[in-house]
Amino acid sequence: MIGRLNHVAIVVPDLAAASALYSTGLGATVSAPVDLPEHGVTTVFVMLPNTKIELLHPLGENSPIAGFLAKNPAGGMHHVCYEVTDILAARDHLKAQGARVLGDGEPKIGAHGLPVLFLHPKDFCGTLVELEQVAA
Ligand SMILES: CC[C@@H](C(=O)O)C(=O)SCCNC(=O)CCNC(=O)[C@H](O)C(C)(C)COP(=O)(O)OP(=O)(O)OC[C@H]1O[C@@H](n2cnc3c(N)ncnc32)[C@H](O)[C@@H]1OP(=O)(O)O
Ligand SMILES: [Co+2]
Repeated sequence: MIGRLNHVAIVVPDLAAASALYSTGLGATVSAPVDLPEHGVTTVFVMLPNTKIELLHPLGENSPIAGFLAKNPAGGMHHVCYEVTDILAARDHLKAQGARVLGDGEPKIGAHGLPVLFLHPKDFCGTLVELEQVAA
């Protein structure tokens, strides 16, 4: 069911410093920051040959990553995102097996303009999982 690894997300306390670390330090191509108020985050994407790194910083008062940053003030790895070609079929399959889909269970439009869903970390080996629907 899951396809390629779309991105690995890292929550960071300072987006500018993290961007510089990846661009100047590691020599990667790094996007400009983009605010996504519907998700409560600001994102920067680091482009790698085989996947992406999503640098995340909380945005607004009810950010879903605020608690994570409070527990991990230096930042840390937050989620992995796998591609699926039918997100509703994937959701229903996972729910039928007892996995908890976060939020209201309906996909939101994610950072790439495509539908995304999140699965509870306690149901996936302690790792928060994002699914992103891509073209078949
Ligand atoms: C940019 C858009 C989009 C994209 O297109 O890429 C994004 O990536 S948006 C990214 C931000 N959005 C989300 O993360 C949405 C889904 N997340 C959530 O709903 C919450 O973050 C959460 C997963 C329910 C956690 O909520 P929180 O309030 O921080 O913690 P809890 O106390 O409820 O946590 C329960 C339990 O789970 C552990 N935990 C929390 N976060 C993680 C994590 N990222 N990885 C692994 N484990 C995590 C937490 O430590 C608690 O464990 P115990 O202490 O053992 O109970
Ligand atoms: Co993500």
